Amino acid sequence: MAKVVVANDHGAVELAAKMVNHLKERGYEVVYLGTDKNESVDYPDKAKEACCEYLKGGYEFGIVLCGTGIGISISANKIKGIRCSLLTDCYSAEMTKRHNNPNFIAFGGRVEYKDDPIKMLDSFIDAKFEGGRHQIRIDKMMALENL
Ligand SMILES: O=C(CO)[C@H](O)[C@H](O)[C@H](O)COP(=O)(O)O
Repeated sequence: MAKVVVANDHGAVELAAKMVNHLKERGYEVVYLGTDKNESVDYPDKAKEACCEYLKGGYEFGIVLCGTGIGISISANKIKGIRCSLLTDCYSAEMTKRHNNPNFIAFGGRVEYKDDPIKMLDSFIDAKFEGGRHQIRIDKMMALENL
C-alpha cells in the first residue's frame, strides 16, 4: 500500500483531517503526525518532523499544512532532499507533478482557494511525471542544495 506522511500546525487542523480521510479513502496508508489540536505549534517543527519521517524511506510523498502553507513549505524546502510545492489550484497541482515531481506538497488551512483543496490533491495524485527535460531541470534544481 502506498504511504503518505502528513503534518500541520494549528492553522490547518481541519483541512489536514479532511486530507487524511480522503487519502485513506483512496487506499493510502497515512502516517499522521498532527497536530490535531488548536493550541499553537511552530510550523518549522512540524515540517522537520514530516520531512525526517519521509526521508526514512517508503513514502510516495508528504503533505505539510499551516495557515497559509507558506511558512511550512519554506521550512520543508530548507531540508536536503525535499522538494515541496505550495499548491494554489488544480492546474498548478497537476503541472507540478508533471514537471517538478515534488516529494512534498503544501496547503494553507486559512486560505480561500478557488478550487477545492481535496480536488487539488487528487489532481496532484492523478498526474504523472513526464521525465525527460523536466528531470534534467530537477537535477539542476536539487544541485542548488550544494552551493
Ligand atoms: O501560515 C503560517 C506560516 O506561514 C502558519 O500557519 C503560522 O502559524 C501563521 O503565521 C499564523 O500564526 P498564528 O500564531 O496562528 O498567528
